[in-house]
Amino acid sequence: MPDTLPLRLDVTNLSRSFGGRKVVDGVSLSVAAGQVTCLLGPSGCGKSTTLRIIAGVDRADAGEVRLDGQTVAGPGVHVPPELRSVGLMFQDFALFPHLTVAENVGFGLRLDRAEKARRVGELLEKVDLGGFGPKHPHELSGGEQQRVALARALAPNPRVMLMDEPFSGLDNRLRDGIRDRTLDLLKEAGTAVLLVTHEPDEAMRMADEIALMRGGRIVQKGAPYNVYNAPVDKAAAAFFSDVNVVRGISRGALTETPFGAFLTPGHADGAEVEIVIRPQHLRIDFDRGGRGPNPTPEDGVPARGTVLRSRYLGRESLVDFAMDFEGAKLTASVPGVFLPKPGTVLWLMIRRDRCFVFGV
Ligand SMILES: Nc1ncnc2c1ncn2[C@@H]1O[C@H](COP(=O)(O)OP(=O)(O)OP(=O)(O)O)[C@@H](O)[C@H]1O
Repeated sequence: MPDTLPLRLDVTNLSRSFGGRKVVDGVSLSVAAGQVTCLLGPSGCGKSTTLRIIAGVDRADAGEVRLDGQTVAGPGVHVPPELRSVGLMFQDFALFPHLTVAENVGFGLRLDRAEKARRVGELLEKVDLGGFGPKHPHELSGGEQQRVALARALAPNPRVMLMDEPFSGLDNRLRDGIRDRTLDLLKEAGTAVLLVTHEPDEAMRMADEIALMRGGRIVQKGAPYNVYNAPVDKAAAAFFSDVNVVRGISRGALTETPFGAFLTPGHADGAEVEIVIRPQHLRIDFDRGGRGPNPTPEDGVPARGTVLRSRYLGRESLVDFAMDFEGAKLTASVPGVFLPKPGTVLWLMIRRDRCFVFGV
């Protein structure tokens, strides 16, 4: 994150327990102006509770929340939610049904009539709903309602926007377009955004920084590229895609496997390690009459497998293999259409530069 951008949201060491169970456990994060941080993790890991504490609708047992440098929650401090001037957007964004679109967007604005009408008109144009002002929410599609909610959240020009699964009520076809439009508008306004999601694709698409959460803690923070390509552990790798695992024993910083030797520095002699590889980084080659391929050193040693099942998923094909060694099962994905018949014998190689090694 560039140092020059002012920090809008700064959270240190937040903790919260319910019934003796810590659901938020020492969470720290910060978001600068114009940046999007995605709090990503499985259901129940404490994302929403973190967001609710920052919004001020719940209180932490410990820790501090600062907005634009001002402490709004901390020891002896609790600024009520309505005075925190943060924008909020939740999955059930609940527009007021009896108010028009324009009245919904202008609801919280303390401006004179003409100024309010101008601001509402400008926001509706921005979310591509110019002319929708007199309509009522029930006359709008889900996607249009979502954009009204976005305009309403943006109306007071909040410096920080907190969003909890704001796109999950939309059907897939609409979702990508609305996500991109929302991102453009928030960036344009220089808003600092903390977005909660359980969908890795959404986080990869929206985030400048991903904070991966598990069991109440942030286990990894970084740019999407780094979190995807340098996961801290097997569970972090597996949160983003299916993974294949090959086990071995590290000896002299090397682990021998049916795919050849892997460098495993930092693992004790005799320690069990897991070599973790995403399906798209397994290389498939043909049998060539039983002779197998002739791989580069980066590809390691080829291992033979028999196709169990092939599936076409649109953008890619998934091929499941039963390997000749130890009855292991591995899955490879290939771009486009590749559907070898069950029983076909092929060779697999593991790209050395794309695998992750973890202690067991
Ligand atoms: N008010 C509450 N009282 C008791 N337990 C709660 C309360 N709020 C949340 N919890 C529990 O805390 C844990 C974390 O909940 P939270 O809603 O923060 O998770 P989440 O990561 O946002 O999950 P989801 O994506 O399913 O909303 C859950 O086990 C939940 O049941």
